[in-house]
Amino acid sequence: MTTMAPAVRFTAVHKRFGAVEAVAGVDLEIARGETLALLGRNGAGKSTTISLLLGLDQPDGGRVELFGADPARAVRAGQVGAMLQDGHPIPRVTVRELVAFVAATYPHPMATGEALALAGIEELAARRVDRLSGGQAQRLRFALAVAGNPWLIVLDEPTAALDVEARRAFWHSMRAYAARGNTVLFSTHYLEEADENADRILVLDRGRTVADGSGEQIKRAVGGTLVSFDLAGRGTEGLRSLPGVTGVEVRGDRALLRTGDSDATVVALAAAGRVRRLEVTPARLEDAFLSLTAPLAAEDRDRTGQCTADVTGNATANTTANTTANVIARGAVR
Ligand SMILES: Nc1ncnc2c1ncn2[C@@H]1O[C@H](COP(=O)(O)OP(=O)(O)OP(=O)(O)O)[C@@H](O)[C@H]1O
Repeated sequence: MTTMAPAVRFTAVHKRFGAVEAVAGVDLEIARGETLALLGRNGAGKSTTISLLLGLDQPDGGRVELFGADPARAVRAGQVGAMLQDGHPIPRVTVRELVAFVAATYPHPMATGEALALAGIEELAARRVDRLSGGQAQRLRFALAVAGNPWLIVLDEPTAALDVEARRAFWHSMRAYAARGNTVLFSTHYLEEADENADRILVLDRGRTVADGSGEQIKRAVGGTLVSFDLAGRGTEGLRSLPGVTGVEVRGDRALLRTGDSDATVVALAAAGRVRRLEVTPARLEDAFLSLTAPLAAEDRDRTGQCTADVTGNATANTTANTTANVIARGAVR
């Protein structure tokens, strides 16, 4: 039944461009009222996922539904608003005129003043759209995305090229819109923004979901804590097999252990007499993200021989399936 359907449902969705599998079997459900961040490196498949979601592109396999129906139907019904990377507002009209014009194309639009207020650009209403700064133009795009009073807005890298102040203002507007019970999907490269502004983060890597959960869950799943101590001239032998440890790195004379069970790791280190200047710190989301999407380190590639070449000619390793299995096994995937 349409009224009970989730805002977004992807079922085994595939999209290929020649040799590139841009979206490689994505399953995804976004509940109504949820704010989801789509996080990934360049080329991870974020924009393709958004195009499929909006019905701008058709999947080669699988099914995409918005509010239980075909995306084109949801878009026609004004249930979806979008802010895409390459939107250029037409020049010579004022901000108010453009928002009013776009709103009038929807069946149940917002009042123009309300859209301007939500985007925080009421004082710019009489300004010509080609006289706006980058940050102001981005907020106008936001006003246009919400002008039709949609249930879902989709924002493709909305804060790219904005300074800190403009970003803060933008997220304030987005949260005000979400607080009305609406659904938001945004893509970003900015990990801290995903953590701060989304209820849930989906990490994409080479078209696949490698993690799906809250910022906290993702940090926990990839070894939520860093334990560091002075090596004091001793080597790293045996550290990798200590309880909880998922990664070992050496910086100068310090060892950094990524661990999913810091208590057990610290007890084992104490038993081995390796506690000089020992520190325990939570992993940052950035660390979690990198460990989910980073290519294998050179030593691992040499050992496994799994190195392949991607379309840009960079050396990458096919670790995605293993990483996904690890995250699922540790309970971060919903
Ligand atoms: N129209 C197209 N024709 C050919 N290849 C494409 C096309 N669109 C996307 N791709 C390829 O599909 C892959 C995923 O691209 P996509 O734009 O979805 O990634 P993204 O995560 O949005 O990247 P970015 O952060 O750089 O915007 C990339 O390898 C890209 O080169």
